[in-house]
Parts: sequence; structure tokens; C-alpha cells
Amino acid sequence: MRSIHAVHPDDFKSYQTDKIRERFLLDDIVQSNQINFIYTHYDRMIIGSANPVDTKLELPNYSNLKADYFLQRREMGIINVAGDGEVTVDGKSHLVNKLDCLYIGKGTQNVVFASVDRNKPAVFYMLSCPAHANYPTALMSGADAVKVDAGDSSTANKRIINKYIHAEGIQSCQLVMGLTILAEGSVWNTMPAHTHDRRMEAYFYFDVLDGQRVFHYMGEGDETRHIVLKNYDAVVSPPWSIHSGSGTANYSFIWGMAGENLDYTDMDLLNITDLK
Ligand SMILES: O=C(O)C(=O)C[C@H](O)C(=O)CO
Ligand SMILES: [Zn+2]
Repeated sequence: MRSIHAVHPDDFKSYQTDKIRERFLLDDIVQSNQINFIYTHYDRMIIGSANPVDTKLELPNYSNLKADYFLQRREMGIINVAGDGEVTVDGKSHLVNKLDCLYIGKGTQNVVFASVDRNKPAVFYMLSCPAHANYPTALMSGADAVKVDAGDSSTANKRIINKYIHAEGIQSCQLVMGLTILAEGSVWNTMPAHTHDRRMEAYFYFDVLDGQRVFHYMGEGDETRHIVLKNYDAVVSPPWSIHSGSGTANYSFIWGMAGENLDYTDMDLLNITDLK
């Protein structure tokens, strides 16, 4: 499993596009009939996907985990962003359809991913972080996620934030996870921008229409940079960085965090007029 290392904000100031992409962008993680993961040294969050098309895929173990099995000391959140899917957890099968979220606790030994229809395969996006205790496996449908109406069409940021794994939702050790859907005509996410020094974050953009892109902004508020992302690209956000995007059309994205607390609202907001 490839690893990426943490970057100091002072070093980041000298980065050009290529280096920002090399250090923070996770592209090509969705590949047919494959499970792909990247180990990040941001709160040891592992980010990846499973895209079973013609075959079932079993969660592998990796030598750099130095564990008997992947989830021996870890928990995992999974959200499906495509066709209907099935995830079997230690022999118990769960239907995980588009926008459904499955949480799997520490100690789970066997996880198998499958698509219901090979012509409309599932794409499971996954986050996994270290866990100290076992919380039960829990499935939440997209309809049951807590919804927050955010933004406004007059500022092109009207969107619905859906929370699944968080302090008042599915219980976890340190994983927080959900997704945000931009309304048609709205393109800005997470503006006003924020940081949270107590948690890292990763964004995974999906339902980005063919031929469209998302400009993803990062960096300290007074030293912002951007990279351009396509459908199914993920990007890591260090605790010192804003994470915000503007698309050339509306889109959706999964956000996920790990770190000091499970409190979604623990954010340090920046004034739009202070951004540079
Ligand atoms: O649209 C938004 O605003 C978000 O979805 C923000 C993310 O949830 C986030 O950054 C949480 O820390
Ligand atoms: Zn955030």
C-alpha cells in the first residue's frame, strides 16, 4: 500500500501545482475489479475504494499494517457512490446502495464487496482509521442521514450536508463521515472556508459530470493554492489547511475526518474577506 507523508505549512508555500498534486491528490483510486488504498500519515487515515464488477473482492491485509488482518486495530466507513452493492461482514450480508453508508468496527476479520448488477457496478469509497474499541457494524441509508441545508443559490453554494458517522449518528472511535450534494446551479462547497486543527480531512469528489472539473482550494487562509480535480479524485487536507471547492458545474463529495474529536461543528471559520 502506497503511503503519503505529512507536509509542514511553511514548506507548502513554495509548492507548485505538480508538487501539490504529488503530495495531496489521490487519483485513479477507482479501478475495475480492484481494491486500492493509500496510507496517509495524517492521523493514519487510510483512503481507498473497491469497484467489484465481474468478481467479488475481499478486503486484503497489507504488510505495512503489521496486523493479522486489516481491521484488527482499525475501524472503517464505506459509502457507495454508484450502482447497487452488497458488503458481507464476517458472513452477514448488507445491501449498500448508492449514498448508503456502512460502518464496520474494529475486530472484523472478513469483508467482501460485490455489485448487484455487473452492468451498473458499485463504487465503494472507504476510510479507515485506528480504533481502540469495537463499535457494532451499522448501516445507514442516504435517506436516514442527518440533513443540514447550507448556503444559498444567490452565493452559488446551496447544498445539503448529510451526516452519517458522527457524535450523534453512527458511533465510532474517531471516524467522522458524510457527504454533501450541491444543488443545480450551485458550485461552491465549504465557503466560508474553515480549518480544524484537531482533525485531518479528506474529500472525494463524485457525480462530477463528464467534461466538468472541481477547483479544490487548500493552504492556510492567507496562502491559498488550488488543484483541479476530476470525478472520483480524492484530496487530503492537513489540519492547518482550508478545504473548499468550486466546480464548473454542480457535483457531490464525501468528506471524512479523524483526529481529536467527533464533533462536526468543531471548526475555525475564516472570513471570506481575509482569504488570500
Ligand atoms: O459543504 C460543506 O460545507 C461541507 O461539506 C464541509 C465538510 O463537511 C467539512 O469540511 C467538515 O469539516
Ligand atoms: Zn472541514
